[in-house]
Amino acid sequence: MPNSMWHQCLEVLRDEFPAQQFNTWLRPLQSDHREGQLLLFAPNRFVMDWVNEKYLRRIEEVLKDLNGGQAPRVNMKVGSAPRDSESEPKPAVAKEPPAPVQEEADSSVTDEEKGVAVSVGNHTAVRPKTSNERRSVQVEGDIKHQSYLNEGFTFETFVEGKSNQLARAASMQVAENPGGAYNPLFLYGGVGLGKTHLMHAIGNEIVRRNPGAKVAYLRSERFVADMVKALQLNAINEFKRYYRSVDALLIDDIQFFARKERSQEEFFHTFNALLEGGQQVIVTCDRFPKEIVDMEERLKSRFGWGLTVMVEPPELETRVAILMKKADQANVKLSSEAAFFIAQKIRSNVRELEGALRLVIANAHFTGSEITPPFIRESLKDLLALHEKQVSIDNIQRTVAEYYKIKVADLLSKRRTRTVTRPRQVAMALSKELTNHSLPEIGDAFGGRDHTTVLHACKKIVELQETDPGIREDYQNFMRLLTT
Ligand SMILES: Nc1ncnc2c1ncn2[C@@H]1O[C@H](COP(=O)(O)OP(=O)(O)OP(=O)(O)O)[C@@H](O)[C@H]1O
Repeated sequence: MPNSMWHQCLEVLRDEFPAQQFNTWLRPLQSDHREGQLLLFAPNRFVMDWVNEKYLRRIEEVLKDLNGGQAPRVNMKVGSAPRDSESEPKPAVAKEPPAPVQEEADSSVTDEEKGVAVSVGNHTAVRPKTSNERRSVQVEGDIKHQSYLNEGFTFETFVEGKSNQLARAASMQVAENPGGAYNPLFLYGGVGLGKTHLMHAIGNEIVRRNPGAKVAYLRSERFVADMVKALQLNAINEFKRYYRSVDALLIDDIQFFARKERSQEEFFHTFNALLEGGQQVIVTCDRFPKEIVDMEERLKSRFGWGLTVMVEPPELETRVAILMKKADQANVKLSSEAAFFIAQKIRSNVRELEGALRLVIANAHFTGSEITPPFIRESLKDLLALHEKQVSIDNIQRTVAEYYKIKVADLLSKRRTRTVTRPRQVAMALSKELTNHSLPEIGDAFGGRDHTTVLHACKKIVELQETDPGIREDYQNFMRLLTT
């Protein structure tokens, strides 16, 4: 059984499982086939245990089918496939053998500079500082100033739902065991879905468990700005030393590193030094590592060394739970009817949901009114009007997925089961009817499909509306949901 069979097996599994599951658990596996045995390599123990428990039986069945009915021997191991394995094409989140980066990373730090002792948490100096030390304090002081965690973003204030369960579980594991098996932790997903919240929750939990821990949180633009400043001040070694001295480095919205070659280079070395030192790295991004444009391949590949988890848009029940929690935190009584009403109207992301709630609460305080659905409708009039005018493909996908109780990722995936293809066609037809996007743009937004597929979907849905009352009703419901 050649290794290529593993890639055929992956293709089958890709169609069977939602993209999030496939990307998180199956895609990172590497294969090596020797002496009638297929060895699968997982990047870490978490992935290995999970695959063993949830997917191995299915993997064996698919391989048996592909192998003419003969059951192969499959074993799993943590690590990477040997260099000489025929494992082609390379998986998206392959684990490369560690490069000798430590030496390279530290080569520019001279002995004299290594000897400069500046504690970030405690700036007391007992003798006049040298110019080097003054620079250190300035650079590190600036960095520390930017690194505070938001104390309100904790696990307690984070509402768990189907859409974020895995991300929350992985974050909790990392908080309990920083620098352990899931390093780096890469959280990705659309805007305003709670990635930053989870990242701070990990940082806060690390500090709660170990008050002496040094946790640095910053947005990636800040890392770039600090680095530029350090270069201008001729203090790049202090910059390096600071970032390599933390117990956990939390970098938010890594996609802004795109095209910043020098920052990517610097971050790459920092990243390696931290991983080798057993310090935790957590990164958030708006997309899967492989899909980040203008980012060095070696950096993208390294992001996949630990654990990559997606945060999905919350479904209706979670949106209601979030609203109830936020109202509770603001000491405001919100009926479940009112929460439900807002959650049905605002589907885009949690940030918008929070904004809408704030507006309703402020209006209620101001007018002394009770928060009822008619009052909410009036309070959110402008916001809802704006939403109604801006029907986006994104919005259509969320609405359709929610309606048919499938995931947005399913609509974008290659799965061809009936439960997914029909909703996908409906969503494509609605995108054509309600937005100004072209057929190729719509195809792109549905997992990179060809424009002819979109055209076919539009025709099919027109046809079905004539012959299938169920589809006609669904379609009318969508038109109402999306435009009123
Ligand atoms: N599950 C949740 N429970 C409670 N609050 C949440 C949840 N998800 C998101 N939020 C809240 O929504 C707001 C936006 O979340 P956050 O800033 O973490 O999003 P993000 O995914 O990092 O977005 P961006 O990519 O734009 O940075 C925050 O105020 C956060 O507290």
